[in-house]
Amino acid sequence: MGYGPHPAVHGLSGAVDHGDLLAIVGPNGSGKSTLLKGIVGSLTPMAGACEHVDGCRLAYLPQQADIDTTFPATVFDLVKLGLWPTRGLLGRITRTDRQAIGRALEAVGLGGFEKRTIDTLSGGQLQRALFARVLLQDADLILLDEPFNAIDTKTVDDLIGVIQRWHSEKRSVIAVMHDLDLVRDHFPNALLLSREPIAWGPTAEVLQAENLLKARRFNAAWDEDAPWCADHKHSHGQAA
Ligand SMILES: Nc1ncnc2c1ncn2[C@@H]1O[C@H](COP(=O)(O)OP(=O)(O)OP(=O)(O)O)[C@@H](O)[C@H]1O
Repeated sequence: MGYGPHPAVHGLSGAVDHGDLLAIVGPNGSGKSTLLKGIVGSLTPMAGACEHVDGCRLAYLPQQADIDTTFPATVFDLVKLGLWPTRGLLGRITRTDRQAIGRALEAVGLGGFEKRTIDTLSGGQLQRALFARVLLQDADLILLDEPFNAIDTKTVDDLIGVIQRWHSEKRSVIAVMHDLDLVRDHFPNALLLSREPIAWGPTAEVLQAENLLKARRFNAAWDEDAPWCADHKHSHGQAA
């Protein structure tokens, strides 16, 4: 996957198991967001393919920088968007829907915030509201891009709780993460990326010092004009 003629992620082959809780880690610019966009389908692979099992419902939380908070919407409007896969954008909101939105906001600690406009929220409150939207989506596969960027410890703890709930419900969760301690503590599996996969598997094995060093070296040595890599160096599980 890449942009224009430049590959940003290549040589990656593997499958994410149903119910997996997977962290994608790697240096800045190593292709983590690009990979998520490829899985979501907003970026078409330049070669190869990314496939989901039939009927897989997907929810995607992009980096906060991708969200326009100047849009004049309330927290209720923002969270309500989580219903669009089932209701459509113009669908009428029922009383049950309102209750579901209220419950989702309670679950992320934002009970009573329905009427607040999103431009008045702090970064952590906005992230909580976005998690509430994902809760409503009732997705099988949840993709989170740096969900804890610039978020305080209390909010991180609460939102990790939401992720654990999804995991216990056997939903698959893939999150781009920078805090390796959080990954070690809460994610059973990790994929270490540096434009190509360095390691993919149980977190303790993937995050060994040797792999982390390799990822840093790989990324630093990257040449923007390098050609595509012909061989697939790493494969994980069965190709999906
Ligand atoms: N829209 C784009 N057009 C051109 N190049 C892009 C675009 N988006 C990303 N890139 C390039 O693709 C490479 C991978 O970027 P990506 O955002 O996937 O990295 P990342 O691992 O998520 O980084 P970070 O940790 O900094 O968020 C980088 O070299 C980046 O400059």
